[in-house]
Amino acid sequence: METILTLNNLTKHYGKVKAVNDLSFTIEKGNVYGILGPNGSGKSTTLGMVLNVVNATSGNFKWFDGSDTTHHALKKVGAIIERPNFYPYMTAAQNLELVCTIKDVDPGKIEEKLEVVHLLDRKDSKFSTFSLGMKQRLAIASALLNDPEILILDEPTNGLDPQGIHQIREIIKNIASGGTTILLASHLLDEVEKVCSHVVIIRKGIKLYAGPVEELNASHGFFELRCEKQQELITVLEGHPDFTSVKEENGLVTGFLKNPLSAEELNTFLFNQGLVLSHMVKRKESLEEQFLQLTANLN
Ligand SMILES: Nc1ncnc2c1ncn2[C@@H]1O[C@H](COP(=O)(O)OP(=O)(O)OP(=O)(O)O)[C@@H](O)[C@H]1O
Repeated sequence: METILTLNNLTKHYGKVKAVNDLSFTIEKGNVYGILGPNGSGKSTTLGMVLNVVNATSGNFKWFDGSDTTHHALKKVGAIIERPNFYPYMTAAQNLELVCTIKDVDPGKIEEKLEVVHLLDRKDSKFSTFSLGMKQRLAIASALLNDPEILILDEPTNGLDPQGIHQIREIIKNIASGGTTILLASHLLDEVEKVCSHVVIIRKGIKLYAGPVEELNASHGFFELRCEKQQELITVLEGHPDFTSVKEENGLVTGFLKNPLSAEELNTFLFNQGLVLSHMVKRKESLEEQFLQLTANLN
């Protein structure tokens, strides 16, 4: 696996605010990463640090194999971390020509990149006539002009209507399928689930989970149980090696699994302990429930 970016204990404090706290993770080539967290959790600050626009308080990061200076390595990175900023009276193509001049890249790429974001037929339209979604797509085309190894996007669908959101997500997936690594920040679980292969969940600047989206989804689920001998049931479950935690609410006992366990196995086990269930349901958390559970634990 080729490593694109490594963060080591990256930390940013703004006075007393710990915007990013000891954050470490690695980005491997070819994957689509989502940094997922509620508003104010430190996503933009993290992107700002690795893009050299925010100075880290401590910790460090390394682009690629670390042999290049950050300044030089960033030439292989495409990023949109602010609202797209183009000249309204110039056309899409003219705006991209200007970007090519500034970035010193070949203007011969313009049409190809406009095609990627489905704007080729609007290349001679003025930027001022573009919808918000088209402006965002033009920004993506602009970030792609240097054929970056990695594309970084901060909340790429913010403020767009459902159709605009869908278009952007499809474009991101297409770009990824061509081999470009992607790192996007989002507060939308649904977005990360739909677009990303890997996720780093942060809250208050602290990493809660990093790994494949599907592994987060592959929780072994939980049992909802009811029994006359409620307290005994809780004690037995707490001592059972396959459960990670047990809670009780309104007479219903919920046991969360850390290993696979079938309803039959559990029922037999409990029966042998003298516990006869009046209610038993096995459920699997949706990713959303897991996300809420993860982020709620730090309240
Ligand atoms: N320039 C700054 N000066 C002071 N505090 C800041 C600054 N930038 C960010 N913060 C604080 O750092 C914390 C993390 O902010 P950040 O913008 O990185 O979060 P975020 O996850 O990107 O949220 P959002 O999606 O709302 O932008 C917040 O508490 C924020 O108020």
